Amino acid sequence: MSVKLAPSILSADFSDLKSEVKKLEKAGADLVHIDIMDGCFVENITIGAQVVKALRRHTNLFFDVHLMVVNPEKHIDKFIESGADNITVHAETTHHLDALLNKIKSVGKKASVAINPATPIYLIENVLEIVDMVLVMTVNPGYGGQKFIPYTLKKIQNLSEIRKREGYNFEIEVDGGINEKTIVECVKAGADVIVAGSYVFESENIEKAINKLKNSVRDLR
Ligand SMILES: O=C(CO)[C@@H](O)[C@H](O)COP(=O)(O)O
Ligand SMILES: [Fe+2]
Repeated sequence: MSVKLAPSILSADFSDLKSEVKKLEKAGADLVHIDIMDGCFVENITIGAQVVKALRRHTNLFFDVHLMVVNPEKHIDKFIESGADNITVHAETTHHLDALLNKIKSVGKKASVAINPATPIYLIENVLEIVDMVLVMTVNPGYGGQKFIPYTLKKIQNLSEIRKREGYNFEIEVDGGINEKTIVECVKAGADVIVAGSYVFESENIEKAINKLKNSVRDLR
């Protein structure tokens, strides 16, 4: 299976998200990555479920919603109703990871777990058999345009080995500091879904940027 590219709208023009999402659809994005930040788990504040719901009316693109909020159980119903296709919750934000993931799955959505760079894999070991995706943060969450943290590659490799050994089906997603060099290292380590924000939206041409990233890993799969 080829690598999937998920541009993050964190680096898009927030005054015109509708057009930005439509541009991504035309440019061949596989998913659109939507960062939800609460100013508490991370410093930044972005958008809520209402904006996701409003965007849903304008595209059929797969909505990959990355929740960076404390107590995600308080907000989960709203995000389920928003039209998200996948909902990712951070292991660091809830005491009830299993219950939350199962709730998301029970309504037919994809359910995924994210871990910060310094969070060890063993913390999510028990949910690996139920998740659709594991999001390995390759920067500290909160902002776009940060530098890739190299030690996270080892975590991607370890997850990939566990997946093979145990016969699990989850995809491995990476998020933060992706460019045409770091994408190669991540895919070689085992990543399947690549989030890229500033690389895509700060380029002169979104379509060319997406193709450049995809082409740089084409022969690796
Ligand atoms: O979740 C986050 C940041 O917390 C990301 O999804 C960013 O949007 C990635 O941005 P770049 O590092 O690709 O610019
Ligand atoms: Fe993200």
